[in-house]
Amino acid sequence: MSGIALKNVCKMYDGAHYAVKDFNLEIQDKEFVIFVGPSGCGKSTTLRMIAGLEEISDGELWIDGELCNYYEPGERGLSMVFQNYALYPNMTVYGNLAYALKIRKIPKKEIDEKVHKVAKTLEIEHLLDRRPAALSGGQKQRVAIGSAIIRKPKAFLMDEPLSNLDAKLRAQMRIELAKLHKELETTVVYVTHDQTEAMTLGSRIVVMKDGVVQQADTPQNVYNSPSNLFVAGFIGSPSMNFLEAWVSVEDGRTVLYPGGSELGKKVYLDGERGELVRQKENGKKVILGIRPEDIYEYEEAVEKGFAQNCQGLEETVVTREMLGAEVILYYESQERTHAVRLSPENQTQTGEKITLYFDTEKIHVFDMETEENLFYREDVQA
Ligand SMILES: Nc1ncnc2c1ncn2[C@@H]1O[C@H](COP(=O)(O)OP(=O)(O)OP(=O)(O)O)[C@@H](O)[C@H]1O
Repeated sequence: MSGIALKNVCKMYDGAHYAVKDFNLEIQDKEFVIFVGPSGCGKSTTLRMIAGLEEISDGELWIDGELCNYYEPGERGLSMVFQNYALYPNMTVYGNLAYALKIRKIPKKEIDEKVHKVAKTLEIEHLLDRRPAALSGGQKQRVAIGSAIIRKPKAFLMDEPLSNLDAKLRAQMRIELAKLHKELETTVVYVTHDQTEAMTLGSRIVVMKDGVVQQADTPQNVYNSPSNLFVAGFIGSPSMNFLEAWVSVEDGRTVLYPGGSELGKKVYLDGERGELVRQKENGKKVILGIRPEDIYEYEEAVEKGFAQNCQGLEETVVTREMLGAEVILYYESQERTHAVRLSPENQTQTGEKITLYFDTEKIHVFDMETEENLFYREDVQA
């Protein structure tokens, strides 16, 4: 059992500036938890507080049921993998892998068996005699991961371990890390600013902004039911489209007018969602959010049965991105760039007009002041 719990953990620098504020999280045994957020949001600081490399200003850190705030890093039973690999340059790969075991005075034969086993798992057996300088970035990273694995820690802490690799290798290592996590069945706490990495690797992701946790949930729930405007915009690529819209009620139905009623474009919200928006926002301006894959052309909107809930918005395509399996069209609206993800058969070219329909069941509505998602429910299971 290797659970880690953070209770109201804070980090303050210079007695005034909170780098992390009231961080609460219970990490279960064998979970793969990812801290994600923009630069400076406090993810590394939180990880370093867990590792014991940074003092905790306030709050409690529990590892395996023990209060660990004042434990030295070495007493916490955790292994950290850094972005810059942190290998000993004068030792061979074998020496790097064996180092932690040598210090523990483990018999040579046992060390040898363990080094070979880890090297085999990571497919670096043929590199055991080389020094780090003679390795590629990906190989160095494998050695760094290997030297963490060999210690059999209670949990791995990883700070942007793939960020020095090129895109292709990063994608490959991502798959391998996921496999490794399954094989080793250990808890992993992982920091990244890359939302794709977070979505594909994490069993749970913790989205942070300005030192504060915005949402902690499965990748799917964070994607389908973001708690607020920040999370909605941060997770997803291309990101969710946002439009200011006015709320009114007509003939008993809740209507959103993107860009104001003078444009005359209506989007109807029915059922519970319509009721909620009407209760909280009638007569007010809100932010309407819609993901690029939830926007369609007329025929498909008819086929899917929501064409009558939404009037088509005529837009001019400013960029066309053909990605093979899909085509992304970009258009400008309300001084922002918006994206729509369509099938690759779509032939609309840059400069041409296209009329778009929103899947009204997939619309998110955010309060203008609090930026909270009106439809967010913590218990939603996608
Ligand atoms: N030693 C320090 N003294 C003062 N402020 C610090 C110190 N270390 C970090 N900070 C501040 O704390 C905040 C959080 O930093 P942190 O490194 O945790 O962010 P991060 O989310 O990991 O960012 P990045 O992705 O850029 O590494 C930032 O505003 C940073 O400037």
